[in-house]
Amino acid sequence: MSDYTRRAIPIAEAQRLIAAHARPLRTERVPLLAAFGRRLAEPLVADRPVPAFARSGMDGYAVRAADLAEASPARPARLAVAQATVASGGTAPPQPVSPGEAARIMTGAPLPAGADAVVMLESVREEATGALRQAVFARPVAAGLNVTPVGGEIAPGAAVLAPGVRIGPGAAALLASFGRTEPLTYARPRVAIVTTGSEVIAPEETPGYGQIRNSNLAMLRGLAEDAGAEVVFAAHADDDEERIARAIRIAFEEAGADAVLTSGGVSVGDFDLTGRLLGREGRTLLFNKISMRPGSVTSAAVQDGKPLFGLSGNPSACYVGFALLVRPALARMGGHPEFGLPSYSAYLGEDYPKGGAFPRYLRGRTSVERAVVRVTPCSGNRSSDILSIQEADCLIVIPPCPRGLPAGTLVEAIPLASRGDGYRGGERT
Ligand SMILES: Nc1nc2c(c(=O)[nH]1)N[C@H]1C(S)=C(S)[C@@H](COP(=O)(O)OP(=O)(O)OC[C@H]3O[C@@H](n4cnc5c(N)ncnc54)[C@H](O)[C@@H]3O)O[C@H]1N2
Ligand code: MOO
Repeated sequence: MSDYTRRAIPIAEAQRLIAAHARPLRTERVPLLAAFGRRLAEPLVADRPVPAFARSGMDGYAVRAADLAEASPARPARLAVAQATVASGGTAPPQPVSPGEAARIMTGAPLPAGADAVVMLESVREEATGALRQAVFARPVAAGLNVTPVGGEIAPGAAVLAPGVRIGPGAAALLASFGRTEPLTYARPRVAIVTTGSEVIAPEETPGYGQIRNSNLAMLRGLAEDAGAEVVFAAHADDDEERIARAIRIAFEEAGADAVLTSGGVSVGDFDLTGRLLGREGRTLLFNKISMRPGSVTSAAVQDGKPLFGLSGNPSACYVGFALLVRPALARMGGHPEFGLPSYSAYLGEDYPKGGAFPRYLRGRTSVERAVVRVTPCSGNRSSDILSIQEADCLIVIPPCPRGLPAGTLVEAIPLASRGDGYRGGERT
């Protein structure tokens, strides 16, 4: 097959081919505080109720609601404050509250036996006559007021977290609550990045004529880390077949990468050497063209069951290739239960006049106004643009169509995990 007659396959087929080689990797126990961003490899089942004791939600008085049934501002109920304040963290259960008694109690403390409600401090007046302390209540309260019963949030035996869940703040708090300080997690995929191109120089250098700074390396590193991967090797190779081949060899063999990403050199130009290397050295080429824009030149191969992604050198084409193929692959390798891309439907915010035979994935921004969700293409949507990578929060899918789509068309949008926060300062383009 000559380079000029590549067979473009639909993105769904490319995703299927990649998914077959993206399986969750090894598992390992790691300290909880080092587990952020990893995925859980075991279920978390509640071995105790939460809360484990009936818990006060307020600073106030623990009472028996029945004692306040007749209370009114004109005839308030008076209860004897019989015991020391019930604070959280006690070592033994507090004394029971008998009929006619109230106990001062603090937020988070265990409710004494007999009590069934907590009245907040601000609605109670306390009177002292000699050694006698009395709490004065002007209103009845419902049993259960300001009390979380045993297991009121989580019952024992409840399935709290399923394997595959990403350990973010919520999962970390739950694991800590159940004492799982060394959870079993999936290893982060080890990713190597090889950028290519003789015109590409390091960011710290000053470009001479025709040179550009390497932005893809920084971008891909951010994308890989956002996808839960660990970048174990990064290199740049000039347009020299042997140098590129060597960098890929080092990536797999010495750095032990589970996946290798290259950027550049996958089109049909005289110096597009990466593409030719993909299917060599014992690797199997999976595809070298996808019917989509941008990123049509995105290619992939496998070596010993490990994926090698040939991403475009054009920054936005590189970004889109990553979002549609690499991100779901890395997530799956890191323990995500499936290979998939979430999407939502939204109305196109403005006319998009460009048609084409391939579906387009436009960097776009989402807005919600009066419950209507709109997505609007960023203005710089060329494959070579970078600004829109910072601005976009989604990829808008424009299906193949002869003349583009009018504003108001219902379209699909793919949320970007690694999105800018919509702010880059200065004028929005
Ligand atoms: N005759 C044809 N020409 C082109 C075709 C085609 O089908 N026939 N496809 C076009 C499309 S679509 C794209 S996209 C580009 C893809 O080119 P490559 O992926 O091979 O990338 P390069 O040629 O190496 O570079 C493209 C562009 O990106 C800049 N670049 C490269 N690496 C970096 C980097 N690390 N950081 C920032 N920028 C980078 C490079 O300087 C070029 O400007 O091909 C079209 N041509
Ligand atoms: O891969 Mo190119 O980005 O289709 O423009």
